[in-house]
Amino acid sequence: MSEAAPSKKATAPVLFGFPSTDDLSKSLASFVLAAQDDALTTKKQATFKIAISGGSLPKVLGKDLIGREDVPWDKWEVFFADERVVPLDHDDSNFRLNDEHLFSHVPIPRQNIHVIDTSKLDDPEHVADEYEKQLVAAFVGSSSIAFPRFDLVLLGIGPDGHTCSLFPGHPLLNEQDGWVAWLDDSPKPPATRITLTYPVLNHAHRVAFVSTGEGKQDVMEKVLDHPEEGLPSSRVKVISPGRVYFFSDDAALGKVKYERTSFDAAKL
Ligand SMILES: O=C(O)[C@H](O)[C@@H](O)[C@H](O)[C@H](O)COP(=O)(O)O
Repeated sequence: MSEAAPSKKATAPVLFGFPSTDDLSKSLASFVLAAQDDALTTKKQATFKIAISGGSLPKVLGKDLIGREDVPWDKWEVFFADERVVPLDHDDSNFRLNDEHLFSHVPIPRQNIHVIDTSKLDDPEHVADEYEKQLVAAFVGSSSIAFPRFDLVLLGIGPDGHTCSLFPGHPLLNEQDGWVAWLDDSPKPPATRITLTYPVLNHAHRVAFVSTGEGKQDVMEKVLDHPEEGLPSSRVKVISPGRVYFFSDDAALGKVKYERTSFDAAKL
């Protein structure tokens, strides 16, 4: 795949605020489908490539996407922005969580959902390497690329400001070369995980953070109003013309001064 060289500049994040999680879910579904249309109709790609995290996100995401019959689900190609190194049917699995809230309700072909190789779960480096190979197979065409460009990456924000499995003060925050990294000292259990790296997040066409609830007020204020503090979520700086978006409810934005943009699906 030959890629236009993106400029190194990042554009300011766009903040969408909603009175309730239900309102957020509706607009998030429109946003995801606009990204899908951009990939399939405008860019005429064979698949819409999306990466999804765990946490509270899958439930909010699935709510208004399930039941949509106008979606070409067979053209979705799904990756995990981060995954816990556990069996796929384990309670901690992000695949299992997303399966419960979305995949089991829509006809995405199973082979288009890129799960981790569970044959050597005691070897997270192997799991990360094998996952990176899946990305290479999906993104690398006739010419080499430095980093894959997801059409959309959907992320959550932890109360400590982590995103994906990129935690405050962790050496993985400095990873510049790899596409998929592993860690066995995650402060949020379970300890052993794989994660996309910053260069991969920053090469995406769009990254959207979804963060809801009063418990996120302090971290949202830090991430949006004080990016200079350098929390992991603030360090996602998508290279222009890509962009970072925040989808939050009023409860999470109680202390935030950052300017909101009103959501208009027609202008995405
Ligand atoms: O697998 C994980 O642990 C997640 O991918 C993680 O990065 C999550 O998105 C945040 O911890 C926010 O989680 P909540 O939305 O549940 O607060």
